[in-house]
Amino acid sequence: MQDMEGSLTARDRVGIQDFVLLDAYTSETAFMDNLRKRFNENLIYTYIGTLLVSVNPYKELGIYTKKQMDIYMGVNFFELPPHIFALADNVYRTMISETNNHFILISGESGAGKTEASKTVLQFYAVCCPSTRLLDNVRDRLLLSNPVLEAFGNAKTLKNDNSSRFGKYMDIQFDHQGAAVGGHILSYLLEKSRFLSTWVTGSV
Ligand SMILES: Nc1ncnc2c1ncn2[C@@H]1O[C@H](COP(=O)(O)OP(=O)(O)OP(=O)(O)O)[C@@H](O)[C@H]1O
Repeated sequence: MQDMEGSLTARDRVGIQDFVLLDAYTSETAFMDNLRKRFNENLIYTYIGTLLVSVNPYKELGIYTKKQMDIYMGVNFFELPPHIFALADNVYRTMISETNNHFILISGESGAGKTEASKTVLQFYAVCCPSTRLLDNVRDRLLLSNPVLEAFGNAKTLKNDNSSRFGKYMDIQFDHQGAAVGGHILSYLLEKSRFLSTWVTGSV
């Protein structure tokens, strides 16, 4: 009985980890309430089925370590608490077993954490995919191109100190063993006007 009460209290405190299980699943208030409860406990990720909702914590939570990657690697999607590593791992394993293309779409308002999320996914693949000297070269190029792109295409705005002023399409090519053998990063919709005014005024 005590255990039951204890777990009910915990659930009440940290909310539920999948919005699909919310009793009032059509209520925006209930949705926001659940999100707020979790955020207050530093739980920034919540699922809606296989969709991942993320809230920017604007602080280091220590949840992107190698140890965390190991925990999520190869584990079924719903077995562990919601995490971007679970999503990255699930996409990777599905791609290998189905031998077809998969994509991760990241969307949200400015400052939501899209760029950081994309870098976290890249870092996960950098650690989890098979590695050889040649493959490490590809991995390093993908990871290290980000600071260069950000140097030319990012600017400080009212919403985000490091706001991408362009859209980014990243593709990673894997071989049949799941090794990352190549990739492209295409930038588009570069907001040249804002970029230039940043140079002049220092912010947009
Ligand atoms: N998961 C996270 N943990 C801690 N801090 C984060 C996280 N995600 C984002 N941030 C912080 O929020 C800032 C803004 O995030 P980011 O640049 O990824 O937003 P964005 O959605 O790409 O914005 P924009 O559309 O303006 O480019 C980052 O510079 C970082 O300081």
